[in-house]
Amino acid sequence: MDSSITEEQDFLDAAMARRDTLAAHLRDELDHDATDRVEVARQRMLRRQYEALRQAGEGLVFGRLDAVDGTVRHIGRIGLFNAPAEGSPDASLDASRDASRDEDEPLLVDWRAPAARPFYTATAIEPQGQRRRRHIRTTGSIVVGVDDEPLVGGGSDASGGGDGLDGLVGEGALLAALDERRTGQMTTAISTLQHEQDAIVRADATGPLIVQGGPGTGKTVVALHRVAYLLFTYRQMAERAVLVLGPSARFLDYIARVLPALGETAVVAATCDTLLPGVTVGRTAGRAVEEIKGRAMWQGVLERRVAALVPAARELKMRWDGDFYVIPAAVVAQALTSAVQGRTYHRARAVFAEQLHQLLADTVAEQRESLLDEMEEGYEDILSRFSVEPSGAASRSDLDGLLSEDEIDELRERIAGNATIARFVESVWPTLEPQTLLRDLLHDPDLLARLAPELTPDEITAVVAEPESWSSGDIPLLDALWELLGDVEEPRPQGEFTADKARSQRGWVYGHVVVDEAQELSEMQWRMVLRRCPSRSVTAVGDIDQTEAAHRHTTWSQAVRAVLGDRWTPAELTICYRTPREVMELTGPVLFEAGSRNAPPRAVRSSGVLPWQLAVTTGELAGIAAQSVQELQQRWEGGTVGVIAPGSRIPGLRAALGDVPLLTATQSKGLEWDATLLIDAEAIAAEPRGFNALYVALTRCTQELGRLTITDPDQPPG
Ligand SMILES: Nc1ncnc2c1ncn2[C@@H]1O[C@H](COP(=O)(O)OP(=O)(O)OP(=O)(O)O)[C@@H](O)[C@H]1O
Repeated sequence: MDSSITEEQDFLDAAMARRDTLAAHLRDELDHDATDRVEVARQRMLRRQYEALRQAGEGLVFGRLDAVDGTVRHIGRIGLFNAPAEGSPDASLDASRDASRDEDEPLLVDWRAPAARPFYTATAIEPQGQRRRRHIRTTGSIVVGVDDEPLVGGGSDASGGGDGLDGLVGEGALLAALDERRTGQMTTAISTLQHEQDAIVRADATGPLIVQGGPGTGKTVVALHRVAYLLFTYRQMAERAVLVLGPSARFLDYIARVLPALGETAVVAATCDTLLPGVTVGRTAGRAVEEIKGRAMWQGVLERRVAALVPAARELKMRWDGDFYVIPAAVVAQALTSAVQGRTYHRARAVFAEQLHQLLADTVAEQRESLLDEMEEGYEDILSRFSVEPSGAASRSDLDGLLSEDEIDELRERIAGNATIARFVESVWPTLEPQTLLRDLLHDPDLLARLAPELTPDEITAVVAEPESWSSGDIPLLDALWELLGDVEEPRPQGEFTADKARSQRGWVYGHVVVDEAQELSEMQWRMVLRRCPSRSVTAVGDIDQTEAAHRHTTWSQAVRAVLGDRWTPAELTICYRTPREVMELTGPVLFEAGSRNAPPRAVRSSGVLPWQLAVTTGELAGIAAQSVQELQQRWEGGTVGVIAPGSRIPGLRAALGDVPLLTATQSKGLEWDATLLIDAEAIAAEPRGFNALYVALTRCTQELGRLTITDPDQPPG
């Protein structure tokens, strides 16, 4: 056996043994019941570490850096120390974060640690003090191969990529990974992340970062590895969790295993449609209405709507203990003004209610005082008629009718707890339900015309004509209303883990938000994203040329101007890892037709299989599609085949294709298969933004693309 394989096998055995010892130790610790909050917090941390160890079985060690000064560092999925510091198991993990400590060199450096960085970025031109990079290929606990790249002394494949692509890192390992059969689930790429990807993974997270990249350039890979990097580097982020927004439930399912495999659990995955607990999207609206509802101007419309619902100042007559008390309009006006100051509708209402309780208590006390004054005057009058001096014993205070401050406080509390008073406050300033409020607004043409002068009469008619159930475009409007109204009561997060709490609470503020396929977001959806991360620690990845959504943005500046202005940082990915060169060659004209003046990304590899095309009649389509899929499945045995077709043809194909994924171009966003069968590309291109959709459809395969064109497109689909 190759001596370097033997050497790495020995190392892997030692790392596995260390991992097992630590995992056993942590399991023992976790068996103890936590008795106080400190212990609960510690147990939570240990559980996280245990999970990370448990998940790190596959690919525990994948790389090695040999420095010019003779230092050898192994790079792995997690960091491990040689021995627990002072018997503390938790000091053994994450140790790689300060791997530069001389006295305690880690056994294994976590891929996210600064010490691991040259593994992703060192080149023969900039070796960063490294002599050699080694990729270690493993299957389970067995080392099956190593790929060495000398970084000094020439001969490196790190500086000269395959087929004219410069700057590839670990080309052999990369190409092997890219050529693997697809399973329908995305996997991690920690051992083969490329230089431009690594730069984005580790970029500063203090403001919005928008990553443009063509199909297959690893945007999703980068976004997910960035989450793992940020959670590792900024531990406090885990306390607030990270939100990952994807385009569809199918996509979230496709990426579901990546973050757990990287040991990260403080993550909530959602689509814009599922962000509001308890609200579901029940239908698909037309493009025109979706475009209207996505416009940033709705924020102002909703703000005006809510502001108009704050009651006007008027005199209030309240009944307490059988008597009526009057709060003058001017006093009510003052209370309203101070309540509203920068508060949400319901918060302002709560403050106003408190003020009203106090005002009533004070008025009751005052009236009582003036009653006593009157009684006292009457009493003095009687005494004077009898020529008797009022004695100290008969003074007003001795009548004991005045309320002390404590008694006024107690009275206020009784008023605050009184159901009749609560009903009175509700009649003056009602609590509101966002869903009812939005429905009423969207179905009232006069109100819309008044509050949304930006809309044309035709646009108002289109909005009003929509059914009552919610579509995607309604969710950000509801979210905005929810924010403006605020909660009636303080929400209580549900669940033990941060991610569960975050998921259950609409107003949860995340430590970071990642948006995939961000080009699809409307301006109102962007607002919904930023509401969840006011610090604007956001990473958005997308391809403006794949945009299919109803909005009309064709550049990132246009897409985010209304919500981010120019306060965002652009980044770019330029190399296509998924789609082979033979297929990418078809995409240039499609991209041009889509209105883009960008070139498609450069494919990193060729599959050696030319795309093919077959012309069929509508009558033949289902049968030939089924046969083609079967052939592709045989050719790419152990892998996956997907079929993309226009929506109108899907019902007719479903029965013939059985369990094979059969999707529209939009539904296929972000997904990939070894082979794709693309049906009726012309019909896809004929839809609004159809060439963008076709661009998506063409770029889903990692190996082979087959196309069925229809010779009699006027025939109704079978
Ligand atoms: N550095 C890498 N190492 C190994 N595989 C990679 C790497 N970068 C990307 N890939 C693979 O390339 C394919 C495309 O990656 P990904 O889905 O992240 O691209 P994308 O830019 O999001 O594509 P699209 O916009 O078309 O959905 C995936 O199979 C992914 O695993």
